[in-house]
Amino acid sequence: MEMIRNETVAEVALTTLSHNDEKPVYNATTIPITPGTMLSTLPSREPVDIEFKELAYTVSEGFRKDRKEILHDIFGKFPGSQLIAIMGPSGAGKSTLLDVLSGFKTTGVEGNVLVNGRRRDLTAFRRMSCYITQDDRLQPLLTVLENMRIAANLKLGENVSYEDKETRIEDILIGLGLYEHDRTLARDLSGGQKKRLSIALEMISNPTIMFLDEPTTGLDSHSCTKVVELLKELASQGRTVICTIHQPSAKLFQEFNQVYVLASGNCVYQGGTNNLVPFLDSVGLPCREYHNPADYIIELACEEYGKDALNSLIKASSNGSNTDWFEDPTKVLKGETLLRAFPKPIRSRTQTLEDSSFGYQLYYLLKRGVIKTKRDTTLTHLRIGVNIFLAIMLGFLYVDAGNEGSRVLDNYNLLFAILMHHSMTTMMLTVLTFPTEMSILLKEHFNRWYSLKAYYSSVTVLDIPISVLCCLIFSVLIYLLSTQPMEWMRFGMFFAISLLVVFVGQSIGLIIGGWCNVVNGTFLAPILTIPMMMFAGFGVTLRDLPNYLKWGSHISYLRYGLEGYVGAIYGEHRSTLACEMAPYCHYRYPQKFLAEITMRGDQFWKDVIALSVTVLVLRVGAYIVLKAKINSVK
Ligand SMILES: Nc1ncnc2c1ncn2[C@@H]1O[C@H](COP(=O)(O)OP(=O)(O)OP(=O)(O)O)[C@@H](O)[C@H]1O
Repeated sequence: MEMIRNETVAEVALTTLSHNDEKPVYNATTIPITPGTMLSTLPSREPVDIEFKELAYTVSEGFRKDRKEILHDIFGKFPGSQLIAIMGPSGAGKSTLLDVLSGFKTTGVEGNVLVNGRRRDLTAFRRMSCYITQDDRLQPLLTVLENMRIAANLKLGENVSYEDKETRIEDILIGLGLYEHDRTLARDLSGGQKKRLSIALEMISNPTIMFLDEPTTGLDSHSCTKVVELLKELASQGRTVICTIHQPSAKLFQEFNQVYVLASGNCVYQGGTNNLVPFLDSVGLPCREYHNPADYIIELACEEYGKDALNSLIKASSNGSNTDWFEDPTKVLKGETLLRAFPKPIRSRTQTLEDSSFGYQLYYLLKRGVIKTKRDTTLTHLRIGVNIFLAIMLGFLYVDAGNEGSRVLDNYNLLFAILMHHSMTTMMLTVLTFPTEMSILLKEHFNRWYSLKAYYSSVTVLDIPISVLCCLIFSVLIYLLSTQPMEWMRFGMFFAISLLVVFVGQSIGLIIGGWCNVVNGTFLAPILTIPMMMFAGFGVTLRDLPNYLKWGSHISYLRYGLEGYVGAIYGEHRSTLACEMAPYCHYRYPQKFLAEITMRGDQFWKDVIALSVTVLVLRVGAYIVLKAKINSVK
């Protein structure tokens, strides 16, 4: 491996970084750095020992249904500096155990998780650990280096200098074999490279404990070996690396120090990988020569050799409390020894999980957002293109409709079509794209990159320029092509209503996209718009709405939008319309038309206020939904 730094640089970086590393409450000590060591700028960690006792996890299977127990009072011990595999057949509870141990899931958990012999303090634990999900939730439109820089700024905060961040990034990229690909967009990386980038992003904060959900899934055997070798190296530097894994090959299996095998939420083996065969011999279930022991234990866990064989494994491992089969059982520290060996961690002064301030987080989230917006062909380029295309199409269809007395009804239809376009285009775009963002948000927020407040503020701010631009292009084109009244004031009113409706549509999209998946969201968004259309006063006038449905018109943002448009085009004492295309113009006098559709035409400010309040309420609602979503996965 190419090493381009010398000891001095590494030590300088170390001094500054160890200052930042005061935050994790478990003391991080440093070891001498020798040039040539992988990730030499990362201060080494004191190994952390994780133990769990009588760990049970239950979920509710829905309204009025019983609770289902997924983990059944299991025990286990994961010593520091070890690469540990959690194995088991599909549905055995591997991911669940990983989620519970990492603190990703906290509801429905019973039992104790101990860190160096002490009960786990979840806030402190999250500061020293990271969780790498099975699907690589990366920012696809950012290059490897951009991804790393944003992560470094968000995770290390303002107290670490630019030079130190760059040194750390370079060191990690070299160590993980990504240095040559630093200018490649994350979406163009191979599966193995994406996995390494996911690991690299979390390595920036130098976690002591790493949880990885199936890091080898979807990779070829060469990439699998590379990733596992990398994890082993990270473990050998003092980290506790715990990952779930499906059936590893015999060669890959040997790379792990320790293995924890689950079967239907029970532990069937815990110990060194080399001790698995002797363990199976001791239970009277010997593994045949040339048979991969990793395959054999999974077969046993799947009950391929009968229920009795499985029960005897659970009994022999005492559901995980038997530590006799560890690589060196004499080195397994008991609770009291651990308590004495590791002094009580210093309590952190702050309760926030993130290492950078709100302003700093917002700045870098905006920076990332700007890069994404510039490169995004759907959210930006396509959105602008659709607005131009639709404006031209509608403009030619309704040419002269704004000025001509005989086409007042056509123009009214056009105004409603514009309203639906502004509302639905932004809403559907958000519904379709936000679920992907949501999965990245869940990962990054859990790994302490930023607070939800900073994220939400960035989403809100970032959408304003592009919404204004699209709305302005559309409004100018349609206004001119359909020959609406050439008065700045009327155009300003028309544009203001359009923009507010765009913001309403986007806010509804955020609520639906934040809570639902793409399929449910695509179904729900148009369905929820139908009542709004019913109450808009378009098909049935507001006067003709039955009394028991009148309330609907007060909550319909489309009603305020339509009323605002009609006010802008036909209200404010508009003069008599031209009548050149027909011998008789029924609506030559705008007042007559307003009376017929039961709109006064002087309600513009009321409509603006109603739409602004709607945007505000929906924005607060979207924030609450995102917060609830984050809490619901716990
Ligand atoms: N919210 C839930 N409601 C009901 N059952 C659940 C829920 N979450 C998990 N389960 C069940 O818990 C069991 C363990 O799930 P888990 O995802 O942990 O398995 P796994 O061993 O990781 O499987 P795989 O290797 O296929 O990913 C499965 O039977 C699953 O159906």
